[in-house]
Amino acid sequence: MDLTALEALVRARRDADPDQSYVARLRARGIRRIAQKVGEEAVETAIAAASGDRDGMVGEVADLIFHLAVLLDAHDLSFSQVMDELARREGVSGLDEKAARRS
Ligand SMILES: N=c1c2ncn([C@@H]3O[C@H](COP(=O)(O)OP(=O)(O)OP(=O)(O)O)[C@@H](O)[C@H]3O)c2ncn1[C@@H]1O[C@H](COP(=O)(O)O)[C@@H](O)[C@H]1O
Repeated sequence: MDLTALEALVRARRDADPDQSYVARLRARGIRRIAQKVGEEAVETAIAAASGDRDGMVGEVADLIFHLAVLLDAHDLSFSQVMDELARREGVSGLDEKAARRS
């Protein structure tokens, strides 16, 4: 599974019956609920990382990426836009970028 396939999967399920589909149910509950789930999965990822739970991290990061896909889809955004933003940043040190923000 790559990010493009994940996006297609989410798009295919978003208008399904909420009784039959987690994606459709989450979508029906609205942006705030989707955003809350992203926050929860991010915290669960951080907890797994902080406790050195490498296997747990794989599952939590999967949950996080899945919920990010639902969140992006709900805003008509795509992972390719995120990747374009990362490409734009390529070659600029994070430390230099941070310093430029201060000046
Ligand atoms: N990759 C996923 C995926 N990852 C996580 N989840 C669901 O995300 C939910 C949230 O996980 P939590 O640990 O927070 O569980 P929870 O406390 O029961 O959740 P809430 O009650 O708080 O919503 C669980 O129900 C997981 O099953 C996923 N649900 C679906 N997919 C993919 O989406 C496809 C379509 O799914 P449906 O829309 O359900 O058909 C599936 O075939 C999968 O490929």
